[in-house]
Amino acid sequence: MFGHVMEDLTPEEIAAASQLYAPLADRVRELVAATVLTEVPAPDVAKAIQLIEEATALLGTKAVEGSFGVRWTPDGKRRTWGNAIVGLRNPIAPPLDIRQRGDLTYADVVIGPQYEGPPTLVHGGIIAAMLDQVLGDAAVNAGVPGMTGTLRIRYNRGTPLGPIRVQSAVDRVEGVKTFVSGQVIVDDAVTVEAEGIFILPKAVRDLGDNPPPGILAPGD
Ligand SMILES: CCCCCCCCCCCC(=O)SCCNC(=O)CCNC(=O)[C@H](O)C(C)(C)COP(=O)(O)OP(=O)(O)OC[C@H]1O[C@@H](n2cnc3c(N)ncnc32)[C@H](O)[C@@H]1OP(=O)(O)O
Repeated sequence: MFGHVMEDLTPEEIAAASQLYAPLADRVRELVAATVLTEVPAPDVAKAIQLIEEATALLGTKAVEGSFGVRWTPDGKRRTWGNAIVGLRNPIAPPLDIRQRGDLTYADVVIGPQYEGPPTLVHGGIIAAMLDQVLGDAAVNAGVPGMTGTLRIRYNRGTPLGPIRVQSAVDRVEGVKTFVSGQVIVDDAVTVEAEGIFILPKAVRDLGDNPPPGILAPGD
C-alpha cells in the first residue's frame, strides 16, 4: 500500500540503525528546547544558526524524498520511525514509548517546554495528538486496528508540562469500528478524557482475510 516500504533488513541491521538515529533525534530534540529557552547574546545565536545550517546541509546530502513512511521487514515487523508522536527518528515526537500491560495501552513521558500552550501547560493540540496515537495503538494492540474516524476530547483541567501518563483501552468493537477511551493523568488525577472511533479502512478491508502482516502489526 502507498507509503508502506518493504526492506529486507536483519534484526541486527535494524538495531544498528536504531542506535545511530535515536541519539540524532534526541540531540535535535534538546536543540529545540534550547532554542525556545536560550538567552545567550546575539553573536552566540548567530554562531548557533551557522552550526545548525551546517548540520542540516550535511544530513541533506543523502536523504529520503517526501516522508519516511512505514518500513517493514518480511517477518511483519513494522517501523514507524517518522511518526510525529512515537517516531524514533523524529525530534518533533515527545517521543512516546507506548507500552501494553494487560488491556491497558499507556505511555509515561516528560513533556518539555517546546510543547507549551497556555503558560506552563501542555498545548491542547499536542495533547490531542498524543491521545490520538495512544488510543489508536490500543486498537492495534487488541488486534482491531483502524484509522481515526472520530476523536472526542474533554479537557477537564490544565495539564502541566513535565511528567504525564497517557493511557487507553478498547471499550468495544462493532463491525469495522473499534471504540476506544483514554485519559491523560498527572499525579493520579485525570486532566483530559478522550473517546475515539477507529475504523479499518475500506482499502484494507478490500485486501481480504490475509492482508500483508506489516499493514496491521504494531509499529515501533
Ligand atoms: C489499518 C490501519 C492501521 C493504522 C494504525 C495506526 C495507529 C493509529 C495512530 C494514528 C492515528 C492517526 O493519526 S490516523 C490519521 C487521522 N485519520 C484519518 O486521516 C482518517 C481519514 N478518514 C478516512 O480515511 C476514512 O474516512 C475512514 C478510514 C475513517 C473511514 O472510511 P471507510 O473505511 O471508507 O468507511 P466507510 O466504509 O464509509 O464506513 C465504515 C463504517 O464506519 C463509519 N464511519 C465512517 N467514517 C466515520 C467517522 N469519521 N467517524 C465515525 N464513524 C465513521 C460508517 O458509518 C460505517 O459504519 P457502519 O455502517 O459499519 O456501522
